[in-house]
Amino acid sequence: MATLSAAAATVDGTGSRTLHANSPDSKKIVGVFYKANEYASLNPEFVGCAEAALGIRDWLESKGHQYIVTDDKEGPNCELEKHIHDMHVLITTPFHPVYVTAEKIKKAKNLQLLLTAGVGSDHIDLKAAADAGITVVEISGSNAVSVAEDELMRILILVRNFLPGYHQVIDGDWNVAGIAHRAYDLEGKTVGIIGAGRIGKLLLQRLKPFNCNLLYHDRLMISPELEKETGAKFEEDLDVILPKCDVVVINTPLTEKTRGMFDKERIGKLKKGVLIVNNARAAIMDTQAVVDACSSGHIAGYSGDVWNPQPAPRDHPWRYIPNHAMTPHVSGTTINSQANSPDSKKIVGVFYKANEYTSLNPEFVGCVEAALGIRDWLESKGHRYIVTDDNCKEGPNCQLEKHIHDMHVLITTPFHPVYVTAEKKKKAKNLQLLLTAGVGSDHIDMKATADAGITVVEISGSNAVSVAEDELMRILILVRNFLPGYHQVIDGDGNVAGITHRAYD
Ligand SMILES: NC(=O)c1ccc[n+]([C@@H]2O[C@H](COP(=O)([O-])OP(=O)(O)OC[C@H]3O[C@@H](n4cnc5c(N)ncnc54)[C@H](O)[C@@H]3O)[C@@H](O)[C@H]2O)c1
Repeated sequence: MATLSAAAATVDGTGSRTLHANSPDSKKIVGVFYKANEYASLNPEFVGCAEAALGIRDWLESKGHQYIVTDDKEGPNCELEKHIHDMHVLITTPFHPVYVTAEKIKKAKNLQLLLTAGVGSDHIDLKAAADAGITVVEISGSNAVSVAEDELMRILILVRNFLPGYHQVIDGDWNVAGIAHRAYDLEGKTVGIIGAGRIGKLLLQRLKPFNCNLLYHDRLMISPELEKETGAKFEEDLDVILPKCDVVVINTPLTEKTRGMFDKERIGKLKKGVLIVNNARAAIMDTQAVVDACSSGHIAGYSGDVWNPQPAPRDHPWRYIPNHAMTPHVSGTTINSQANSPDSKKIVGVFYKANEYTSLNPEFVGCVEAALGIRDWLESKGHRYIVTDDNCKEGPNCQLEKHIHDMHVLITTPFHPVYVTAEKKKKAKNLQLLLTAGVGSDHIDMKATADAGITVVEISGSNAVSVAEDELMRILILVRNFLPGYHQVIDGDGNVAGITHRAYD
């Protein structure tokens, strides 16, 4: 589960996200994206820039929200600073990140939701956000394919020594030896993946046909099926895996554990002449240790798209290291990843049936008949939305069972829960997102879903007021001994002492 803070929820790449559906009032939403300038109009699908504003302006405004978009995020007079005091939602990306410090969070008195339109929320002070009760969301898996493909490309660029040949062409030169003296095949090389999550697993699958020796290190082992499919071998100890690798690819998040994980000492444990690909986060590396190891040749090539800080200043030392194949932060922002999986998803919702109560209140949306009130919206996005109350408690022929094998998203509630067991998860081969329309996801086998890389989301805080009010009512009912009096009324009795002998303030 990709939960990021105490109050966090995560959505997957379907675009199916609910922004406080229980708060009908208008929100001020600020989006901070890079400016595309002359590139903005070249492709209608290019929505990840300030000009196209993620393509959600019409939708947000139709819901009555105010949507302010800018690229201007630095300094005391920047555009972001003008809105920080009263914004409710901040949407930012790792490609042009707002560094959401504790100081910024303190100023943002109305902030409820920090949404990362991408993966990796290390630009946010998660502790400060959690302490302030702010939900932090990222779009897990939205760009995993984009990054895995990009990493495969970078491995080949380094191993085959592509860039010197390209520069020869640009410069009018021709010198095959200048390239070939350090160009290799990938076949037979040992490639170590550090962090085999969504991206790491896809990379292992993509590397399989190259006949490499594949190793991986993670806190968790991948499934035996995937180990068998890819031939990848697990190594528990980072310091044992590193000296074995000709190529190291880093795919862990930046956390307090991984910050500076590749310092001088650890880089010293790498094989001499190792090639490194890092699209994860730059601060996982010690910047100067990378410069030194590249300069000495201990690292023979370094490629990645992540920098510390971003945008990288003109004098960032990694711009000048030998044999680098660096780019700006682009791998996870292809047109495909910006659309967050444009392909249609099969979404199954399981809610209780309301029968004769359905039509009594148009705001009563939590039942099968009203289907959370999101059918039109989901279908307008091209998704298929199947809703049932038949949730498999009653055996193998239930409605849910008919869709379990190819559904992408399962929406359920704690009020009529689907018990998502390891067995169900195994059948649900396409499942990407388990959305609890409420709070409390204990009906889900978290370990099995985490192992399968399925995102689990709940709408934190959506019913906190409802539950707190209900609890207050129950306290009063008990303390004041309400129910015996009520029953006397129903039963035609009248006996004050029968109530008051145990009624208190
Ligand atoms: N360059 C880009 O455009 C881009 C795009 C997407 C993601 N990313 C980066 O890649 C990271 C990974 O993305 P993902 O979608 O694969 O995430 P993920 O959560 O699916 O996988 C991360 C994996 O790292 C492992 N891990 C965490 N801490 C570890 C530690 N201390 N030691 C060993 N393993 C550890 C986890 O167990 C998990 O398997 C993101 O956090 C983000 O920083 C970069």
